[in-house]
Amino acid sequence: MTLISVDRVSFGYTAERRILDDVSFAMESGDTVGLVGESGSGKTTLLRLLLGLARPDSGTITFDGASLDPRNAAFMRQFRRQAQIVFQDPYSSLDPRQKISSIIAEPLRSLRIPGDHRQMVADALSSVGLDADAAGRYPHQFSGGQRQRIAIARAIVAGPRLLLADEAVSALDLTTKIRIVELLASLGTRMSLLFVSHDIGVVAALCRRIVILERSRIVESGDTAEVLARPQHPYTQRLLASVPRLSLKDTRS
Ligand SMILES: Nc1ncnc2c1ncn2[C@@H]1O[C@H](COP(=O)(O)OP(=O)(O)OP(=O)(O)O)[C@@H](O)[C@H]1O
Repeated sequence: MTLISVDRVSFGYTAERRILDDVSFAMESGDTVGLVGESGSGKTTLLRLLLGLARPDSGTITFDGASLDPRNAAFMRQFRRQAQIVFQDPYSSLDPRQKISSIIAEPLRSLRIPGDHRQMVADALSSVGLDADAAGRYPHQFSGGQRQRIAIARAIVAGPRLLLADEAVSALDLTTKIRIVELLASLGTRMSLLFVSHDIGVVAALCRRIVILERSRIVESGDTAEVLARPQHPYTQRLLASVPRLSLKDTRS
């Protein structure tokens, strides 16, 4: 079943410059999709549109068959529960004044989700591999990798169907990066994952499908293994030639 459908979407922050130009792709339920492109190609902008934080100038985005319209408050309330995001920098994305329990429970409060929030936070912590006693501590007491686990716990606590990750492992050292990629891979069995990265190696390790964005346009997409084995577009070929691959199998041993 199609979860997200992006159909001929164009967008610019100003009238003079298009940041996304006639972009189309679809994501099935349960899919792991890597959106790859160089800095400035429009990846974060596309995520902003997918979250309903901005509206396309033309084209449509649908979620679960319904048009994603930021002006439709009732739809957006439902949608926010179903789609959550993890950002790049685990240092700036967590409020240093709040305990971890409060940080992780934030979506439960803001989306007014009923139930035992304490238990939901404990479940989310367990899902990301952190001890329950982390709930009573503050962000500065954790490493970068642990902070990213906390950010992921916050993103999954409300049980989203779609997890968006914007360069979510780029700021981490290699060993930590591999652990977080493994965590995302395990979560990818429970929810759909759209993983935005300039790092084709990480996408190769994590994502079943890949979408390549070059300067506002999608130039290639398909099964990750196939695209990487036989890249058709010169941009994909250049990207592949310049980036070392990260293999989970090689690095686990
Ligand atoms: N709020 C904004 N107003 C005007 N221009 C913007 C705004 N945000 C981004 N841009 C421009 O849009 C283009 C695409 O930016 P975007 O952040 O989507 O790229 P990206 O592929 O995510 O890059 P990176 O990998 O560096 O994060 C860039 O040229 C950027 O300068």
